[in-house]
Amino acid sequence: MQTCYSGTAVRAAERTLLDAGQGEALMRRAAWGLATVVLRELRARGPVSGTTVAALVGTGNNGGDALWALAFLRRRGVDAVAVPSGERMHQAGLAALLKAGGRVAHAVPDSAVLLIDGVLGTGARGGWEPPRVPEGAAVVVACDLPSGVDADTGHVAGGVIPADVTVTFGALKTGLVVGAGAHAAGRVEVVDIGLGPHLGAPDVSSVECEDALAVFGPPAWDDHKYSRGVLGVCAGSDHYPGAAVLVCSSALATGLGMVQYAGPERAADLVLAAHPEVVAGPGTEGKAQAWVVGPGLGSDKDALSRLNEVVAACVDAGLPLVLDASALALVELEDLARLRSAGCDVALTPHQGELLKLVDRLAPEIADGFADLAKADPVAAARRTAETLGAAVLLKGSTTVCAAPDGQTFVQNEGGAELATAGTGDCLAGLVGSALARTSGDGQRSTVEKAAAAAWLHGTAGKRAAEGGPFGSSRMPVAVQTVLAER
Ligand SMILES: NC(=O)C1=CN([C@@H]2O[C@H](COP(=O)(O)OP(=O)(O)OC[C@H]3O[C@@H](n4cnc5c(N)ncnc54)[C@H](OP(=O)(O)O)[C@@H]3O)[C@@H](O)[C@H]2O)[C@@H](O)CC1
Ligand SMILES: Nc1ncnc2c1ncn2[C@@H]1O[C@H](COP(=O)(O)OP(=O)(O)O)[C@@H](O)[C@H]1O
Repeated sequence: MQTCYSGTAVRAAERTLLDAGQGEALMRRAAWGLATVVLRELRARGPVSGTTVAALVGTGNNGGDALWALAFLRRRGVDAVAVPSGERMHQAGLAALLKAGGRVAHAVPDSAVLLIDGVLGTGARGGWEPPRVPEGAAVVVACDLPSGVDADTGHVAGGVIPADVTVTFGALKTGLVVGAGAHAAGRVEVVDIGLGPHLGAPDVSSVECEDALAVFGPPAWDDHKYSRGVLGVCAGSDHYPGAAVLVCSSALATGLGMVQYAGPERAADLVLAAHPEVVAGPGTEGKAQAWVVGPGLGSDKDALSRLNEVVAACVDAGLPLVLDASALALVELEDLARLRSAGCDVALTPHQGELLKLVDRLAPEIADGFADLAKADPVAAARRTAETLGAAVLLKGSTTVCAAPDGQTFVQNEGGAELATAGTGDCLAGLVGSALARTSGDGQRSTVEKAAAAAWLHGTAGKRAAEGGPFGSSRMPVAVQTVLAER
C-alpha cells in the first residue's frame, strides 16, 4: 500500500523541524537527494562532466533546493546554470552555487541536457505561467513538485512544465497522485528528509499489486463454488443488452464461484451465448452474495422496478451492492437509508457527470459550488459525497478516487486514456461486484479498499489491453485474466 500526505501536512511537519533550527539541514538533505537523481539521469544518458544542467529557480525555498542541488552537481563537473524566475533567489543557495563555480543566466541555454524545475513547491499560491524553455531535448526533473501543481489536490490552475521525473521531499504528496498533478509529475521519487515522525496519518493511499491480489487471489484448496463468491448482476436491457455481457464477462474473468444474471430475455440470451456458465433468469432469486445493478438498465419503469427488486434483495439478506450508471439516476435517499440500516456495504460508482447529477438530486445541501470542487479537487468531492450519502464513492476519471463515508480514501492511476471507451465502466462495475462478492464474509477490508483493488485490476488490465493496440471494452475481460495469470 502506498501512502500520501497533503502538501499542507508536509509543510506542518517541516515547521516542527524548522522551529527546532533544522531548516538548513533539511534543505541540504532535499537538495542532495535531488542532485543524486539528476546524476543518475545524466549517467543513464552519457558522461556527466561538462554537460549543462539548468535550473529554473523561484524566489522561495523550492528555488533554494534547486540552487543547492546545482552546487552539488557543479562539484561533479557539471556546467550548472541557475535561471532565476523572479527578482530574488535563496541567498545561501546562490552563494553555494557561485562558490562551487556555477553560473547564473537569464534564459535556459540551448546546451542544457537536463532542466530542473525549481520555481514553485508547496508554497505556491494559484496558477503559474511557465517561461519558454527549449523544446524536447532536455530531460525535466521537477524539484518537490512540478511548479504550478497544487500539492494538496493535484489541480493545475495555470501552466505547468511536464516532468519526466519528480523528486519529492519528506513524503509522497497527494497532489502528485491525482489528476493533472499526477500526469505532470512523471515518475516520482521520494527523498526521505526525516519528517516521518512528524507526519501524522496519511491523507490518501493507493492499492498496489499485492493488496489487489489479496482480494482477487486464487481459490483456497477447499473452496467450493458458493464460497468463492456468487455475484448477482442486474444490468442490460432490450435497448442496451451489451452492458449485461460486459459486466458478467469481467466478473467471470476474475474467477468467481458463480455469476447469476437477472434481466430480460434478449440480454440474458447474449450473456448465455457468451458464457453458458452464467445462471440467468428474470428475477433476483438465487444465492448471490453481492449485487451489481445499473449498467445499461435505462431509465424507464422497468429499470426502476428492477432496481427496486435488487435493493430489496440486498436489504433482505444484508448483501453488498454496487450502484452504477442508470442506477445512480434512479436510486433514492430512502433506498440508501434502508441499505444502511440493513448493514449492506454500498458502493456508488459515478463518473464526474454522474456525480454532479447525483449530488444535485440527492445531496442538494452540498451542491453549491460542487462542480468547481469536483474539477479542482476530486478527492474532496468524492469524500464529501460519500460522507453526505453514507456510502462508498468510486469516482471514475483519469484518476479513480475511492472514498468512504469516514474519509478513508484510495486513489488509483494504473489505467490510461485508452480506457476512455464505451463499456469500460461496465467492466469496472463487474470487477467491483466481484471484489465485494468474493470477500463478503471476510470483514478485514473496508468496502472502499475492495473497490480500489478492483480499480487497480481494471487500470492494470486496461494498460495490458492497450499493449495490443487500440481496443474496445470487450477486450477487457481477457486482459483481466492475463493480468491475474501473470502475477
Ligand atoms: N521548509 C523547509 O525547510 C524545506 C522546504 N523545502 C522546499 O521548500 C519548498 C517550499 O518553499 P517555500 O515555502 O519557500 O515556497 P515555494 O514553493 O518555494 O514558493 C514560494 C515562493 O514562490 C512565490 N510564489 C508563490 N506562488 C506563486 C505564483 N503563483 N507565481 C509566482 N510566484 C509565486 C512566493 O513569492 P511571494 O509572492 O511570496 O513574493 C514565494 O517566494 C518545498 O516545496 C521544498 O521544495 C525543502 O527544502 C525541505 C525543507
Ligand atoms: N483519461 C483516462 N485515463 C484513465 N482512465 C480513464 C480515462 N477516461 C476514462 N477512464 C476510465 O474508463 C472508465 C470509463 O467508465 P464510464 O465512464 O462509466 O464508461 P461506460 O459508461 O461507457 O462504461 C472508468 O473506469 C474511468 O476511470
